[in-house]
Amino acid sequence: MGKRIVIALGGNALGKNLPEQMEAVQHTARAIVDLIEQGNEVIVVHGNGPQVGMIANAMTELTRSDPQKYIPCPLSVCGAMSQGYIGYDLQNALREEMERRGITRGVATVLTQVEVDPADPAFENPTKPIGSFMTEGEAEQLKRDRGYDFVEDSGRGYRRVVASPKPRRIVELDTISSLVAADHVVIACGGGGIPVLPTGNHHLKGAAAVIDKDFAAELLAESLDADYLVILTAVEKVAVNFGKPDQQWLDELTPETAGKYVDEGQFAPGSMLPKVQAAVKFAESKPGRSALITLLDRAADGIAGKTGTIVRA
Ligand SMILES: Nc1ncnc2c1ncn2[C@@H]1O[C@H](COP(=O)(O)OP(=O)(O)O)[C@@H](O)[C@H]1O
Ligand SMILES: NC(=O)OP(=O)(O)O
Repeated sequence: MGKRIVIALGGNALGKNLPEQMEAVQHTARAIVDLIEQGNEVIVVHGNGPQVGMIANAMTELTRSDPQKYIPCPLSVCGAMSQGYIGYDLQNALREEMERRGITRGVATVLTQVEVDPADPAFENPTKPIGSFMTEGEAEQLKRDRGYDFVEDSGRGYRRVVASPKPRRIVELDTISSLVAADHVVIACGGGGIPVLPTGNHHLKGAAAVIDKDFAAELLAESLDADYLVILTAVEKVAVNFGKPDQQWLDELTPETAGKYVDEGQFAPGSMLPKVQAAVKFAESKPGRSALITLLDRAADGIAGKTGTIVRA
């Protein structure tokens, strides 16, 4: 029987520029439509780390080129722009792939806002890597020039880090729910959602942050009563001692073993840690729910229990 699956798609799997993204989404669409063809209901949440960093950088360069003419663009608006252009490519790739296979389903991107807590301690401690990977020297230069914070990202280079508060409420949840109930393929909470703060008078104020899409996908999966949370990234399995000679790939994780590894610092903050934490939260949220962390190409095999790291209580 088909399952309701929320897929969290890594921003790093979407390519580093527009042509790369165009190609990547075609590949992504084939893997997602395979799951739809097998009778599953699929809701897609995508990342935006590289993309929102690129947009923020471009907007900052514009302002620096002529501060009288171009006023600074808030990070929340950069997030909204990233949802728009990634959704545009993904939506088209999914529509084309479904049409090719004779599947008559609507596909829609919902521009999604996600409420965060203004008192979230994450605002004081930036952990979310965005933008491109740099050398240590380039990062130091930008830190001096612009005051950005940087972190070394899982052995891949240095990246700017921004605040990443936890998602509390998906503002457009009813709209997403209605589209899913009407059998449409929905792309929502892109980039973790546009972070917004309640103001108490109906207005939602954009926050200078990037929400982790794994946590947003988890919240969406719980809210839509999904069976499965599938986190697709650049590794086939979660590892302990990642990148070390005694690295060991894990087929399965329980909340208890995951907790032990988290305490040992096995999972990098801003990359593997949120995935494991989101997977555990979903697996613990209701009996029968499980989460999978694997490579995009292995999604169908992972759901069939053949690969990936499965997280279940
Ligand atoms: N313990 C670990 N096991 C597997 N991968 C890890 C681990 N710790 C860090 N990583 C890194 O985390 C990356 C996934 O995070 P990231 O690239 O930020 O995700 P996303 O796909 O959401 O963009 C992997 O490609 C790997 O380089
Ligand atoms: N917003 C977000 O989590 O993006 P990545 O998946 O690119 O890290």
